[in-house]
Amino acid sequence: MGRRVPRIVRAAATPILIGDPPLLNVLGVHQPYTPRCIVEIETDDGAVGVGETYGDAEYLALATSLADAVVGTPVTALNGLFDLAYEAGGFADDAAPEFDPAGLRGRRTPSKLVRSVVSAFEIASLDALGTVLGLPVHALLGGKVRDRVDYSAYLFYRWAEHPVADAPSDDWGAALDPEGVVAQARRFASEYGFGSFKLKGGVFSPDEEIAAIKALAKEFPDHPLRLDPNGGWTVDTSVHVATELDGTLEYLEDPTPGVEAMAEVRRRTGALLATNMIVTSFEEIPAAFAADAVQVVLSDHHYWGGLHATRELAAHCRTYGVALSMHSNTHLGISLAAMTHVASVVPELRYACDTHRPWQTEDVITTPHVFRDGAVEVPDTPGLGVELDRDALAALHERWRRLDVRGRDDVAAMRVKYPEWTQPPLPRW
Ligand SMILES: O=C([O-])C(=O)C[C@H](O)[C@@H](O)C(=O)[O-]
Ligand SMILES: [Mg+2]
Repeated sequence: MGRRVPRIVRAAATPILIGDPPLLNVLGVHQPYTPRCIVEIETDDGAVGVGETYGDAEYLALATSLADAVVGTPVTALNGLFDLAYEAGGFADDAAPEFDPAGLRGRRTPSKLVRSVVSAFEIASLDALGTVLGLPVHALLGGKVRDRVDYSAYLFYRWAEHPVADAPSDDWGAALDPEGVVAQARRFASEYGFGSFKLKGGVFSPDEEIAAIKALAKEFPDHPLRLDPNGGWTVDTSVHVATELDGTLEYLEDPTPGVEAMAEVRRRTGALLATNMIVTSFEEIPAAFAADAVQVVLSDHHYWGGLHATRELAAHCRTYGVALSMHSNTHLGISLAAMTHVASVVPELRYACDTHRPWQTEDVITTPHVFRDGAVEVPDTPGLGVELDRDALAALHERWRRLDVRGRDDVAAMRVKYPEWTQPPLPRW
């Protein structure tokens, strides 16, 4: 007789608001608080698993419905989660895609919403299953091929403070020019040991951002550098930047919006182009790869649909000779644990992964991860290797109840300081 498969007896999707610094990007600035959704499932043998995903209203609504729908299903029924989510959400995958400005995640489609929500349930299930079996999540994915996962420092132009009272604050200070960016990089290198840097661009004129990258290259000649203006530049501007920074960048991320424009930049410069905006779902792969519009895909297990789906993405990339790196958005330790497990099992993920985590001062796990030499150790303890901090979860949920922030809106946050600010067109420069 085989082992009995545990069934899910309880599932919950809890919205929280986490403090976020005033980080600038092409659309505007991060709000003081950003929503995340924490998923918990419990099995009939008492195992508990946790997952984390975007917490904007439409994600939360689907997560809440899916939490009801998974009760009674086997904790191993991961392949069935997608159909269950479509059913629970009551929609079909036929809506016309549009650009999703929230989080700069490329196109918004029902299937991407489903995948983003399913990812948290898949991870919570793997966490619970790992606990039941006494195995780490990476073992359930076929086993780690590395013991540590390298992360890249995520540099942002930023203000010292949010322009509102009672907002969360930190001691990083402003970074609004090359000196500020280099000072930020120095602190990331000394406190976390990061060995590579990505600068979020699209904030100032391209020449100012070129100057910032050159200043970084001068100060850190051995650190790979990346620049990401989130599609903020025209093809000609992208060609100018790529030419100026030829030999300086590890890769150039989403310089310009759309497959054709990216392909033209590639043709005209030969620059290595990465994306988390034009290839964000399986449907977008054929056209982008055929046009040679992208040479590095930034995986993001949230919107690709979880850890198994990330491995499927890796197989596509391997087949077409496209490299893999990893995207991040404002997140906490549950997501970082999931990122670390999946990055440990994908042999071709050789670039340091992005993470926003050092910018967050709060978490919902009892022992937040430590970055040593820019890396996180892959845990061998059962499940994800994290423990939910229920008091912290309750406090951040209480904040969600108290404050009326139900989505990420960098444009609205910018308008607080600059009332005339409107959503910038992409490309902007
Ligand atoms: O690589 C990216 O495009 C991102 O990390 C998207 C994020 O939304 C980033 O722009 C941010 O946090 O402002
Ligand atoms: Mg990007």
